[in-house]
Amino acid sequence: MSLSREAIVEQVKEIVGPERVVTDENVLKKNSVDRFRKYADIHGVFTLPLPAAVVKLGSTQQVSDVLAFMNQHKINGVPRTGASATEGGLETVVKNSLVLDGSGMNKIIDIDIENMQATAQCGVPLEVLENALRAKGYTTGHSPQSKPLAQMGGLVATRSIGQFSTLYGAIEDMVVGLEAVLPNGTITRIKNVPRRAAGPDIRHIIIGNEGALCYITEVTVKIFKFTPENNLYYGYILDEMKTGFEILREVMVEGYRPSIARLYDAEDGTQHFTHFAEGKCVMIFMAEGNPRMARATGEGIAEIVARYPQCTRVDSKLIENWFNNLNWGPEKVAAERVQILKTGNMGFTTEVSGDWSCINQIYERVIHRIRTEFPHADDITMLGGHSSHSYINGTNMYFVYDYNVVDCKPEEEIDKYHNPLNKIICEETIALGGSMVHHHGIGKHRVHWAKAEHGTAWALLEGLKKQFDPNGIMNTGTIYPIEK
Ligand SMILES: Cc1cc2nc3c(=O)[nH]c(=O)nc-3n(C[C@H](O)[C@H](O)[C@H](O)COP(=O)(O)OP(=O)(O)OC[C@H]3O[C@@H](n4cnc5c(N)ncnc54)[C@H](O)[C@@H]3O)c2cc1C
Repeated sequence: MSLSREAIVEQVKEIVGPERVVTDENVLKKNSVDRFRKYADIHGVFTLPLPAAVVKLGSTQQVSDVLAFMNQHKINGVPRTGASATEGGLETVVKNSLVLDGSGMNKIIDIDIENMQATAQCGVPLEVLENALRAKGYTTGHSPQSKPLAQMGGLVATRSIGQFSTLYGAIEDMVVGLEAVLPNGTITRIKNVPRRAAGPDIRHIIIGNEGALCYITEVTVKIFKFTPENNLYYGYILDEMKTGFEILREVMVEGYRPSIARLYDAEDGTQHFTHFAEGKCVMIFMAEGNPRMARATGEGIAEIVARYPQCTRVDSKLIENWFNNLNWGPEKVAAERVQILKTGNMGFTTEVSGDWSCINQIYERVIHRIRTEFPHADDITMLGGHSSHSYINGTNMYFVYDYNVVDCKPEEEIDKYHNPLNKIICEETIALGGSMVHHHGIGKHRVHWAKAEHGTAWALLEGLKKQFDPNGIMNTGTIYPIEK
């Protein structure tokens, strides 16, 4: 028989100590959602089952003890660190869930300069690790816009990517080794080695699991030299996304590795670069690192763009200034809440990827379908997007949309606006051969297309869930759809 809510709380208090178990209703409400439901949250409306408690975890052993207890009694758990999730991964959709908060596990364990790697517990905010490294002249190379909010466990769990990815790679290229706890309480450690061929790369079972397979407790990432004095900035305006995609492709195919390579369409470009975009698309690059390589990268890019007379260069200073104000900390989140309450105007994003032969079509078809098919298109105040992470074989597209919330209750907003917009983007991207999710994770709202996304490879993902979480206690409804 399943345990009552009261019994769950009492028993978890015995395991970790009462001071680590929070049952305050306001805290539970906040812990039942993430930024996917930010509109309802801002209006104080919480419609999902509230968790039984938030458990403030203090050590790997506590994670193990709590998970073993939950597994024995089939209690659902939602892992959480920085709480900057945007896709519903933190939503507590199962009654009497426990939120497993690892933000208190926040020690930097080691900065190992000789082997160019740093080890941190899951609750270390990326910005804290980054600042500790910069003080010694090094960097993680990882710089998502949420750097001040996101923590190491969540960053690995979501397969996050930073703004300098074209040079340093995404989190999966940075993780050397990990420690994690399996749902039955087993502590597992993947050792730190530069490379090995000892079977499949088991790091990838953990990286990107979104709390649906295991709990990440410790992470070792690569580090790099930090040389901001060598940064070179390039900015251009141009008429068409198609030309921009061609240039991005050429830069990648020629082997250049700028840290930033971005292409904004006219709508998105105008909102970011009002002072010079002139209603056109905007393309920006940053070259960094060793001065010789930075210079060669910058010169190579400038030479490629010069082959396209439709591109006009803008002052580099404009790009540098914009870039230095890009990250989101708690103050921007708070300002956004005030703004949404005041205006009723919401902003959301959906990020996808595709190879070079389909990405422009994905972009055009999505925009066209939203404009012509979405029944509330008149409420949209901005619709556009940008490519911000390029690879030799393709790039991503980050759709951005703002809308006025009209004639609906706060809890109806996602079904009236966000979900139908997501649907068009996911359907169209998958139909054209791309991936419906480039870096935010599947969460609980893109889960409807998870099987279509993976096709016959779904059997592999399904096998992992059966093997590691046979009782289905880990973040139910995330990555894996709830079977009716
Ligand atoms: C303003 C803003 C900008 C953003 N910019 C970027 C960006 O540039 N690039 C990018 O990739 N993302 C970005 N994001 C999304 C978000 O910051 C990332 O997904 C980030 O990796 C989440 O980290 P977190 O610590 O906040 O995790 P959380 O929000 O706490 O959790 C995220 C997911 O991971 C799971 N999880 C958390 N901790 C663990 C753990 N220890 N073990 C197992 N599972 C766990 C959770 O269950 C959840 O499913 C942005 C978000 C915001 C709000």
